[in-house]
Amino acid sequence: MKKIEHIGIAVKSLETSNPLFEKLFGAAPYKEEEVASEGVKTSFFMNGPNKIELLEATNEESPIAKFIAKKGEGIHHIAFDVEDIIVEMERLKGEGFIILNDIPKKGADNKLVAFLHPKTTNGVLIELCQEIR
Ligand SMILES: CC[C@H](C(=O)O)C(=O)SCCNC(=O)CCNC(=O)[C@H](O)C(C)(C)COP(=O)(O)OP(=O)(O)OC[C@H]1O[C@@H](n2cnc3c(N)ncnc32)[C@H](O)[C@@H]1OP(=O)(O)O
Ligand SMILES: [Co+2]
Repeated sequence: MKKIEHIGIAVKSLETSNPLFEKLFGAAPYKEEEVASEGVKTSFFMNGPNKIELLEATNEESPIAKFIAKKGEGIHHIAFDVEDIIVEMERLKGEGFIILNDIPKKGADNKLVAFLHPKTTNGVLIELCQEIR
């Protein structure tokens, strides 16, 4: 894991939050995408080299809906860029981290993704992202 790929922020409504982050970054989202398998729709912003992902739940079962119900809006996860997600998953499993999905899954923004359980990462949900080449 070499660099932060994005920071995920849980929001109740992209319609409300997009304009706020547009003001903050002085730029509109460069992409909006729904990931039905995760029960989310997302907006992506670039702020210099930093990518911010806003996530709104698309159903009540969504991890984002449960997160907001429990903790309110705010930082949801940190995603790291990995060269080879399979190798990294194996390495982290060997180190005792709990990987939430056995095989990488299709994420947003043309990535394969996997998540580490926050109870094994000091309470921070970590996402691994590999560019789909
Ligand atoms: C893939 C599209 C996009 C991308 O970048 O490509 C995304 O990032 S999608 C993001 C949404 N998808 C996910 O988050 C998938 C991984 N998350 C999960 O599998 C669950 O959310 C899980 C397992 C982290 C928690 O689910 P659970 O059903 O167990 O919910 P609980 O409320 O019971 O939580 C258990 C325990 O974990 C704490 N928790 C939950 N979410 C987070 C979080 N984001 N950060 C830190 N801690 C979290 C929660 O507070 C509970 O702790 P406890 O001490 O028991 O209260
Ligand atoms: Co993410």
